[in-house]
Amino acid sequence: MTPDGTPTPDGTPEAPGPPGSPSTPADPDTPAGGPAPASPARFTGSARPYRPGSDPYADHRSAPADFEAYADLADRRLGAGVIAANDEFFAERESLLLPGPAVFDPERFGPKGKIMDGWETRRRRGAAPDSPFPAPGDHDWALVRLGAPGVVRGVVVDTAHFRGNHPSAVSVEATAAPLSASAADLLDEGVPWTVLVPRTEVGGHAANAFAVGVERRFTHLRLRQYPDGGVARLRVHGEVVPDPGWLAELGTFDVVALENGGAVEDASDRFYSSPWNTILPGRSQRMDDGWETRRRRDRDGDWVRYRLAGQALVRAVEIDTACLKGNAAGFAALLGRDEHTGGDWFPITPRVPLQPDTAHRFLVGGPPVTHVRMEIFPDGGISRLRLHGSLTAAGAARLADRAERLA
Ligand SMILES: NC(=O)NC(NC(N)=O)C(=O)[O-]
Repeated sequence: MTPDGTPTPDGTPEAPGPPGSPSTPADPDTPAGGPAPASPARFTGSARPYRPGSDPYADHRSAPADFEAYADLADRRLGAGVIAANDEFFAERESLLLPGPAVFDPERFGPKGKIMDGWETRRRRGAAPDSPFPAPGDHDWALVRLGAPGVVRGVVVDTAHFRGNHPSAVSVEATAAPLSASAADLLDEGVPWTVLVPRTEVGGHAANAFAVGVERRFTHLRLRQYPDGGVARLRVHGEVVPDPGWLAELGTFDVVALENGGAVEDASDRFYSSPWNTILPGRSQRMDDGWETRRRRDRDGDWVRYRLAGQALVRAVEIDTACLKGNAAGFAALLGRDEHTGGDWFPITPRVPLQPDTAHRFLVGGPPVTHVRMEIFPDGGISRLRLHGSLTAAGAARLADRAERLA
């Protein structure tokens, strides 16, 4: 049985020990220090073979984890990439970071075998007829560059559709390097790697979630799978910790942009798409690349509350409804608040009408803010919010302190 009481599909017994505990004492076997976060549900065992004609996701095992409220630092749209892997015989490493769930087409075979949506290595073998099995430490690895440096709060290793060919265990380590580091740089013996997820048994066809309690800023991850197999998707949730020196040189920048340390704290509605999309880089290219709420049938409105990169003076605002045509928000207003003065919300822009598929620019003034609330009426979509401004001296100092503490 799994911790939530559901049976493992093939009856494989659960790994011994409490949820989230390392199941195999092997290298890397020691998580770095830090407060122990709540362990999400664990899945082990291989999942049943795919039943022809059935919905391939019908028996996919997953459970929501608290840390999924943080942005995905391994989002391709933020600039993340899988820069190397030791083997990708059956399926290429890049698929690990594709958006959306992995797809499975039971009829698709290629010259190398079953076409799988994920990263899949060949089967490992022992060295000789009398030792045909992989050695205990044998594994495959992939190196991932995060889209922005940050503190990792949790990792999801989703083995969707890998049934019988999933790894028996995984581990995740992290390091801090220049974002432009090459694979060779990262593979150097001298690179210090910190264990985020110790080698832990995982299930096939399951979103294996691991909370991480390491209070450090990282730029790259190493995912290992033991001894071999396939992983469909890797998600790395966490908080962006920008380079304070870089932001100081920029002077004026988008103080709500995810890459600069802005964040979504809460939103009224996430029905069609995530409010985090509004602070991603670049202009939105598709409707689902923005934030879209369901149709309201009451007399209220929708909203997103943002935490800025730091205390800042906002001077130029852009509210973009790109790719939202029949469903753009009708009107929008921005309010601000400074948590350091404990003040109430005050208007940054009045409620203004919006056009579909259009960028709207406003010059604004007012006192420093740490938080902004975007209100839309009555419902609909906003693709991007840009808040161009500059950190106050106190905001810049706090940011520099934080980066130093997390180094
Ligand atoms: N049926 C399979 O998926 N077999 C093999 N994998 C692929 N992709 O063909 C394997 O080794 O697991």
